Amino acid sequence: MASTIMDLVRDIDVEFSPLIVCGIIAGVVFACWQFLFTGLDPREPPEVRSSIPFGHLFGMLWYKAEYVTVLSRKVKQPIYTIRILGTRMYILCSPEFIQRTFANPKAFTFEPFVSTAVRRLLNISEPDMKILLQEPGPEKLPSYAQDIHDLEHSTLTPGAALSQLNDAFQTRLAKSFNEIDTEGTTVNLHSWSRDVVTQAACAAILGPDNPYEDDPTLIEALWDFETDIVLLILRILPSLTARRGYVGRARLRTAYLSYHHTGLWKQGSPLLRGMREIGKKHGFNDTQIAEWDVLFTIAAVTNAIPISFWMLSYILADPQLTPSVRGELKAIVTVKEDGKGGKVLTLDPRMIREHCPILISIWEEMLRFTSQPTLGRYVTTDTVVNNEYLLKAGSVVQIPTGITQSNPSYWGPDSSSFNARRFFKTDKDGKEKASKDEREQEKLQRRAYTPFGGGKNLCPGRHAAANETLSFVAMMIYAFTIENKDGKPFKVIETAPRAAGASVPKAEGDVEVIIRLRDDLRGARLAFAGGEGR
Ligand code: HEM
Repeated sequence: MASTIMDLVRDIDVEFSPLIVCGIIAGVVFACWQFLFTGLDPREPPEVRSSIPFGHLFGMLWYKAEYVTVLSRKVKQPIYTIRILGTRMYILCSPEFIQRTFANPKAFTFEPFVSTAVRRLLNISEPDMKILLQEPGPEKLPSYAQDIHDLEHSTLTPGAALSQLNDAFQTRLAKSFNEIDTEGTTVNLHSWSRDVVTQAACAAILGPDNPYEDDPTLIEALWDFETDIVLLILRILPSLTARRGYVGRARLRTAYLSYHHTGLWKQGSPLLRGMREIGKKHGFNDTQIAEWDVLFTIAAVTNAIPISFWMLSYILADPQLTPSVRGELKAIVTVKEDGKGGKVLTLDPRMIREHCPILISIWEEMLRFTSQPTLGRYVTTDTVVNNEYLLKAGSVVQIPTGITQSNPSYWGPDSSSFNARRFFKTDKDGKEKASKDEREQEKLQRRAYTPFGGGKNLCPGRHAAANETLSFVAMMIYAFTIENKDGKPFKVIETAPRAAGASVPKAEGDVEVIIRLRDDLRGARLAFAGGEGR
C-alpha cells in the first residue's frame, strides 16, 4: 500500500507541476490559434478538413493507431495534409512518395519518436538524453543511438552472429516441442505459442541461462509491459492506469539487472554483448544497460510472436494447406536412428527458402496481410518531394502501410483477403511462371510492400523474425496434428485492434486445441539442424 502511494505521489509530482499545467494551457491556446488562422503553403499537400471542429483529434482518440488508415480509405488521395492541434501531419498513401521519404533519412527522421518514447519509458534525464543522441562532435565519435543502430544491423544481417542467434532460438524451441506429452497436450493455442516462442526468442538474445528460465512468470511480465507500453509512455498515473505493465517493468528491470550482475550476460548473443559494450563505452551503468536490454526484448517479440500464431492459424484453417506444406517440408526433414534405440527427426529451416515455395508464399502474404504498421517520420527541414509537394520542417509524416498493402490496383480484387498462393512464383518444375505483365505488376507490388518499414530504419530483425516464425510453423505443421478440443473445424480467431506502434495486431481471445505428435513419429525426438538437441 505504502509503495502504491509513493508511486502515485511520484507520478503526480512528475506530471502535474504548475509549469507543465501552464505549458499545456499555452499549448492549447496556441493550437486553437493555429487551427483557426494559419493557412497552408499552396505547395503543401491538399488539406483534408474534418466536417466537425477537432474531428481529426476525436478520430485519433477513437480509432487510435488505425485512424489515418480509416481516414485514408475514405479520402482516397495519394498524399494529403491534416492538422491536429496545430501540428501538420502529411499522410502518404502512394509508394512513390513513401519511397522518397525513406530515401532521405536526414529530412525525414524516426529518431524523435524513439527518443521521446524511450526517455519517458525509462525516465532518462534531459542531460543523459543529450549524451544518448548527440550528433558526432568534433572528434566525430558516433552517438550511442548510432552505435546501437550499426550493431543491430551488423549482428542481425545474415552472417555468423545471426546464425548463432537462430541456432540458439531453435535449440530452445526444440526443448519445448520435446516437452509435449506423447499422448497429446491440451493448450490454449494463442497463449501457448506466445509463451513457447517468447521463451525461445529470449534464450536466443540472452543465452541459455536467462531470467525467463529461472522464472517463467517473467514472460507474462514482459507481455504486460508490452501491452501497457503506450500508457507507460503517456505517464498519466501509470501505477494506476497501467498497473500490470508498471509492475511488469519493475520485475523485468530487477531480473535483467541481476542477469548483468551475476555475469550471465557473458553467454548472451553477440548482439546482447555488443549492446553492453556500447553502453559501457558511453558511460551507462548496469541499471541503464539492463533497461535497454528489456526494451530491445520488447522490440524483438512484439510483432514476431503474434505473426507466428497467425501464420499457424491460417494454415490450420485451410484443409488444403496442411498437406501441401507438409509435402514440401519432406524435402528438408530427415528421420534417423539416434543410436540409443530411439529416433530423431531433424528439420533444417535454412533450406526452407529453396525447397518450400508455398510456405514462403504464406509467410510473405502473412506479412502483407497482418503487418500493416503506421510508420512515423519527423520532418527536420523544408523538403519538396517528387518535385511536387512541399513538406515543412516541424511536421509529422504518417505512412499507413495498410493502404498500400491492400490497394487492389497493386494486389488485385482479392487484396483485402488472405491468399496463401499470392507470392507463389514457380510452377511444378520450379520454372519462373511470371509473364511480362505479371513481372511489371510484381515491381509495383514490391514498392507497395513495407511490412518491415523502410529506409534507414528498416527493421533490422527481419531475418531473425523469418527464422523464428518459419521454424516454429514448419515444425508444428510437419510433426504434429493440431485439432480443436471441441472437435469443430479450426477457425482463425478475431484480431484485437492494432496497438499504437505495433505492426502486427494480437489475437482477441484464444482457442483450445489438442497438440499430438503424428502417429508415425511416435517416440521421435525433434531437433533443428543448426540448433542443438539432435
Ligand atoms: C514479423 C516480425 C517483425 C515485424 C513485422 C517488425 C516490424 C518493424 C517495423 C515496421 C519497424 C519500424 C521500421 C520503420 O519505421 O521504417 C521495426 C523496427 C525495429 N525492429 Fe522490427 N519487426 C519484427 C521483428 C523484429 C525482431 C525479431 C527484432 C529483433 C530481433 C526487431 C527489432 C527491431 C528494431 C531494433 C527496430 C528499430 C530499428 C531502428 O530504429 O532503426 N524486429 N520493426
